[in-house]
Amino acid sequence: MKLIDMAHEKNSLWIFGYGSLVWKPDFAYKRRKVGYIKGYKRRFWHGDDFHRGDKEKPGRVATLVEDEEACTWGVAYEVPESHMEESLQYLNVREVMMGGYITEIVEFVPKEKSHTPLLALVYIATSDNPIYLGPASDVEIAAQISISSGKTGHNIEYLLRLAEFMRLCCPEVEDEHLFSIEAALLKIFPHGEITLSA
Ligand SMILES: N[C@@H](CCC(=O)N[C@@H](CS)C(=O)NCC(=O)O)C(=O)O
Repeated sequence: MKLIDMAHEKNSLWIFGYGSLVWKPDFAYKRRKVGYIKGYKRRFWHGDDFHRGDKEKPGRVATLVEDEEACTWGVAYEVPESHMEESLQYLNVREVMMGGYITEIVEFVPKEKSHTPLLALVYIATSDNPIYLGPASDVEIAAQISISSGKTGHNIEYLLRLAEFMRLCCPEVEDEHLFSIEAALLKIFPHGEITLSA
């Protein structure tokens, strides 16, 4: 049975976010859970020529890369039946049409041990995507982020908001890829010129 059919049966759909969706879902949901998915690592290997970059200077945003040993922390949002169509339409424009992501179904494991794992929809950009950028060093990724901005803001904000989420909601998790890019970015602005507004 397709996830969407299951969602209609259960009157709700879960959507897992691991990039901008953890701090800017911008769709209706009735509750959220912090947790993780297994078998994927988060990497700043996807290009973005709309939200956080443009055609001349594409930004770098998060995607997931399969890795049996890894897990990625983020937020699962429960969308009620009444808002399912509207939320999926919104995400289709934001993630698929403008962002180049495709959808997959994953098992989400809530951080709360008493909560049971659940199936969720996730948006992933794969390497066959035209604006996929692939691996680069932390310094190269930070340098690209430092000079990119797009329709919804600067690429620096995208990275710092995600790092802020991980520190606030998953303090026990060491995301070396994310924090090493952040450290490289902060070295570009050694006098604290970049800070997140409240
Ligand atoms: N699909 C990932 C990444 C989502 C993401 O960052 N998508 C970009 C599109 S390239 C976006 O929506 N950006 C909005 C923004 O940066 O404000 C997630 O679940 O968070």
